[in-house]
Amino acid sequence: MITVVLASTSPRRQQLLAMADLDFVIHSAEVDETVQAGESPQDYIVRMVGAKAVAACHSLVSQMPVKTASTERQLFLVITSDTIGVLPDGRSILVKPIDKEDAFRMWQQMSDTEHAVWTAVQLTLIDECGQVVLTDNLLEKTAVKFIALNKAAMEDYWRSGEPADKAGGYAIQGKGAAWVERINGSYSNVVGLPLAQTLAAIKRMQQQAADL
Ligand SMILES: Cc1cn([C@H]2C[C@H](O)[C@@H](COP(=O)(O)OP(=O)(O)OP(=O)(O)O)O2)c(=O)[nH]c1=O
Repeated sequence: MITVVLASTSPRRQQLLAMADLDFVIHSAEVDETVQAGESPQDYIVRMVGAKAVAACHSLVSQMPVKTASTERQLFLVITSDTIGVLPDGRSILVKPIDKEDAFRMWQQMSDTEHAVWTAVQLTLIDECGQVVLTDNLLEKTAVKFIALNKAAMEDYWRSGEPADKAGGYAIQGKGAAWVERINGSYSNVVGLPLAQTLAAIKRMQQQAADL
């Protein structure tokens, strides 16, 4: 038996996965999300989904009931994800704003230009002892073009409270949609989980696990 575990505190990821006809449980774990000096955006999010997976798997196994000889084999397919914005220089990473000044600084750089939203997803299949059986990684990019922003619009948006816990300080699924002129790529990837690609990867891993 395989239990799908979404290891995320993000309500957006939970809503996206809930839209698919899939049973899953939520079991998240916190990690240090500091970007290391000289780290590329892609290396950073791949490292993050790996760290989130290690933390979530460890916490999951530590809460498991003691296994008896008669217990059937249990597998857990743990999904971790990390989303960032990247400015046109390809190097500058946009995470969640730490305060209003930080959000305004990001938005000024995003105004009337195209940034990229990158999401990394890791699928980690573990057994009830925490042994890793299989892993798979996805890396998805969506280009997002913003309209020209003025100070009044930024003030209004900051006051709405929406930007605070979003990478790049906006939500395409919320009021932030008014700033998005167009996108090129997966919409759900911007919201935090490239849904079609993630569901395909889950199906692949379930088939591989059945063949083990
Ligand atoms: C760009 C963008 C980001 N976001 C959100 C998705 C993510 O929740 C958040 C990026 O932060 P993440 O660090 O990727 O995720 P998280 O801390 O919210 O959740 P967890 O680590 O527990 O999985 O930004 C939107 O909701 N809409 C958007 O348009």
